[in-house]
Amino acid sequence: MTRAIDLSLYLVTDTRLCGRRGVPAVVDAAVSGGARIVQLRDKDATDEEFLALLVELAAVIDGRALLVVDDRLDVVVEARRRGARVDGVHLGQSDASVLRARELLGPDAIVGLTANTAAHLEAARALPPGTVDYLGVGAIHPTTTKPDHPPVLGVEGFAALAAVSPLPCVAIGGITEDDAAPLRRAGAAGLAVVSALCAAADPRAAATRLVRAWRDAPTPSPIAPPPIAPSPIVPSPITGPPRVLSIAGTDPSGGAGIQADIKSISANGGYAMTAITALVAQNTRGVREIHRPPSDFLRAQLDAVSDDIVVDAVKIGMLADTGIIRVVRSWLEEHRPPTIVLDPVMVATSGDRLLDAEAEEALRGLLPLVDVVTPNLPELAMLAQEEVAATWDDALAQAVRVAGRSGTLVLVKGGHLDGDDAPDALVEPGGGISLFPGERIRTRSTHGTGCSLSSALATRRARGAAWPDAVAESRAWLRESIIAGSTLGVGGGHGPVHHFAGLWSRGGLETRPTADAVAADWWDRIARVRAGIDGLPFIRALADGDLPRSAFLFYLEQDALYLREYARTLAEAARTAPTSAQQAFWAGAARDAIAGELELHASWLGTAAYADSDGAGSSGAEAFGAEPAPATVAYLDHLRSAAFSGEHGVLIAALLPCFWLYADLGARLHGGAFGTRPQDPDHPYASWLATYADPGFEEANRRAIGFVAETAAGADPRTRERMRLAFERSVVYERAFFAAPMPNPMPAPMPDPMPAPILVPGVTPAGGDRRR
Ligand SMILES: Nc1ncnc2c1ncn2[C@@H]1O[C@H](COP(=O)(O)OP(=O)(O)OP(=O)(O)O)[C@@H](O)[C@H]1O
Ligand SMILES: Cc1ncc(CO)c(N)n1
Ligand SMILES: [Mg+2]
Repeated sequence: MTRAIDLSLYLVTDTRLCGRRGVPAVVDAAVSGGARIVQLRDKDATDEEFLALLVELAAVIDGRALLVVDDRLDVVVEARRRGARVDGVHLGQSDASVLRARELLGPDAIVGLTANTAAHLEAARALPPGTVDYLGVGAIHPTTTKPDHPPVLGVEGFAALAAVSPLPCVAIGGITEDDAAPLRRAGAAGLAVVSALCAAADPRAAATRLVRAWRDAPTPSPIAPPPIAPSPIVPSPITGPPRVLSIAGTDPSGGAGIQADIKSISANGGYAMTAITALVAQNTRGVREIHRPPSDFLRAQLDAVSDDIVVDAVKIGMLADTGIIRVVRSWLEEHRPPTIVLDPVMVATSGDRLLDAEAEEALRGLLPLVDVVTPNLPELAMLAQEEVAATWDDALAQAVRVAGRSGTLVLVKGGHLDGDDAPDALVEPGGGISLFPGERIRTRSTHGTGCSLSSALATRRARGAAWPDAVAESRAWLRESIIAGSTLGVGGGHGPVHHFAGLWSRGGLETRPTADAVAADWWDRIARVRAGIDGLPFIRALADGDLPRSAFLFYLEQDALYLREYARTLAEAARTAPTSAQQAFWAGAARDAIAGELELHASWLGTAAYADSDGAGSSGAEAFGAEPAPATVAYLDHLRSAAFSGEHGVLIAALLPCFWLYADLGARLHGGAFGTRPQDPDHPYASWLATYADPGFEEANRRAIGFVAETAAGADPRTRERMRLAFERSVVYERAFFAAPMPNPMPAPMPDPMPAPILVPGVTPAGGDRRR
């Protein structure tokens, strides 16, 4: 069994240096600032004085840090007998035997041992496993707090010992912030300090600086020799999950603001806490109202948290106004949490303002206080006091200026860019840039992405990751959450991301979307293609009634050719249908396609084109010898390959657009949505248009959508994805089919055989024609 003891910042008390403030006050402040383990050391106190001080310290620390005692094993036993929480003992080479300490205190206690030489290490190695938890190794520098300190090792001497140590080594002896990086690189499990905290004017701030220096330091290089014996404890930068505080506004619909932060922090391995700056009445469609409680009340919330709990990281979101920014600023200055991420929220995804224009200046003033700021492009422009960057390169240059001026890392977010990429970049004050490229995910589930990213980042960082790693980890998690967002079926606007997508799928908790959600999602995703169809010259002219007869006949010939094969694939869908009801439906549709539609075409093709030439108007589809056009061939090939896939779901998904797009278009054409009156008896194509507006066809469409959406909803995610792609590909072929009779002067490129999986952020569904 391994036990994680957080040795990162180890305070050893010195009663004289603490002075009149008293040891408990200094310990309290240092622990609030991030000290994780405290050793009470006082060589001069009597046992009674020592015991009283120990009991008081245990109460002051109250479980926020570990507490061990230098040397006096009996006092530990006595304090524990009196109910004080004392975690263990630290013994020197000449103190009571560590074996005896382990025996007296039990397997869960912490037993530390001083070891300053290779011989000490050898002796430690000879102990039974589990006797000692860590070694205190020094002196790093000469120090006055221990007059009889051992020879000075320096960082190099320490590194040499740590490399062969069987146990985690805490470095001690005159250590300051500047030693954090070299010692961490040298393999230290933590920094043990005396005067750097006990003699500090502000022990809390000093502790925060030490923690920050430790966390910012690179971890030892992987080529360092591995420990010779497996260590009984895992040194980790912190024990337990980081305690992450979000200071932000609310979103009752649960996808952004505080609510997103809680989910995001939890999903990324942190303990989430919140202080609310504003209550926002909003949902996935927009912001309705903002209520700002008095800023004193924000202060009260912040104090309630920090008076009781060590705050390992802070994420700051919506700040609403100058009064709120002022409160946050003074609280940050007093507490200096070791990790601070600022999401400079100005506007919601919906476009609504969340920050007073006058407060922008105050927000810029926070930059030097935080570690990272995470602007999107408009927010970056506000921070830079420049125009919004037009290109990604301009944005990077702007970020370099902001980072340079403020001394803060800038994570620029490319979520608002046009095009197929959604890159982010981490820009350092010195101008260094880490790029995080990423393909844009085609989805409308982007409500709260910024909130979620910044919370994840604060949490990942507080768990010990270097900043670029924390960004990469947060983005990987966010992308998975964005992709799964549409399965939640939340809201009709920009839906939330699925913060627990990974967790649920690993835990078998994944829920299936409802059939309605699938249908709504698929319909949304084809919005751009639908708008394209509406704008085609063929559709426009058809609506207006001035479609050249030749174009209409071309279309009907192709449609006749198409329908014959479409009927065959419908029959295949009937053959593979899982229920009799579905079998009957698809078989009926196959019959209708052949009988009903071809009859209509026969009459058109017969009376118009062929009646003039050979007078054989009634012979119908058999009579014409049209060749399939490329768009027809491509569409039919797709349907046949869907039929051959052997997956019923994929086949019916491919068949659906021919129902859905026609029913939608038919109803709108017939209803005059294109500004014409096709019911007008003079409209040349009135009877043809009426077919697709037929209530029977609308009912068939409804049932087809229902069967496909239910099949997709019940399928596993991969099958559902294949179904969606088959559906979308058919939609693209529908457009090509409608485009073929009247090619644009600029010929439209043939559709990609496999349209790239989606991606039209910000596309609004055409009109009010959403089906569900
Ligand atoms: N469609 C998308 N595909 C992939 N990643 C995206 C997409 N939209 C946003 N992101 C990512 O989400 C994160 C947030 O970026 P965005 O630019 O949307 O921030 P924001 O505007 O602050 O968000 P919010 O509207 O929630 O405040 C970034 O990592 C960005 O790359
Ligand atoms: C409270 C809040 N913060 C941030 C955002 C950004 O999306 C939002 N919509 N609401
Ligand atoms: Mg944002």
